[in-house]
Amino acid sequence: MKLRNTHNPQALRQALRRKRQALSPQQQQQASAALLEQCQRLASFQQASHVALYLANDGELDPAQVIQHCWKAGKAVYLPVLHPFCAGNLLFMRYQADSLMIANRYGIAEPRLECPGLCPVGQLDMLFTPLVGFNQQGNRMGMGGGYYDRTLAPLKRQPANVEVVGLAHNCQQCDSLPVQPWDIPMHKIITPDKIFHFQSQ
Ligand SMILES: Nc1nc2c(c(=O)[nH]1)N(C=O)[C@@H](CNc1ccc(C(=O)N[C@@H](CCC(=O)O)C(=O)O)cc1)CN2
Ligand SMILES: Nc1ncnc2c1ncn2[C@@H]1O[C@H](COP(=O)(O)OP(=O)(O)OP(=O)(O)O)[C@@H](O)[C@H]1O
Repeated sequence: MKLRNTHNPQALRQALRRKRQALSPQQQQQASAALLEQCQRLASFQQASHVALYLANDGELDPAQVIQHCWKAGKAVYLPVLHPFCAGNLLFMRYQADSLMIANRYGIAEPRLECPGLCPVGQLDMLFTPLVGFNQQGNRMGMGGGYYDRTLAPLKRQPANVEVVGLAHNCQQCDSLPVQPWDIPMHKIITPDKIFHFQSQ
């Protein structure tokens, strides 16, 4: 069922979050496996060597199997880390099986910050973002912190070769998403069932 007439962005965010939180562990597991299959169909993913992902939280589509695949394929995996000085921004820190992890203010595990493991956004080949909702035009609604929008804003002025891909459950598609001027549209959105292609990078 698609959500309609939810004009209040906070109410829409809550409704979309509840939908993904309601998925059973078995549905999450199936979605996670289907996500890996979809990613493997993309030439840009096969060719990528520096890939940013995330650790699933709040019912998000779980990229754990994609992370495992990347490690086996010798790709460097990065996770978002809340910027220690630049409020509202993210850094991308190398993530390995033995990385020392620390919970951030939202309780999401992050690799401990160390200069050598940092990768500037422009040097990533692919950046997969979590999202709460998306529309047919490639706009995303996130958790409401503006972290990805702020961090990706420089790409508007100074385009880089990073492909920005939103990951979502099928039930997170929403026609009536409010689009803000600062929103950064996705190049692609991948759900367990489908890859949406919006723009090449
Ligand atoms: N898995 C994952 N990692 C991520 C993000 C994300 O959306 N998902 N982020 C994407 O930006 C950044 C963190 N942003 C977040 C923003 C809000 C909440 C959150 O749970 N908010 C609570 C209020 C918590 C509080 O203020 O104490 C809520 O809205 O219920 C979580 C992450 C970086 N890492
Ligand atoms: N490029 C930017 N510069 C300054 N402020 C920004 C920028 N992008 C977003 N913001 C601010 O961040 C706040 C949250 O934005 P929004 O609701 O679009 O976040 P979101 O995309 O849902 O969250 P996230 O990106 O963390 O998943 C807004 O109040 C907005 O003013």
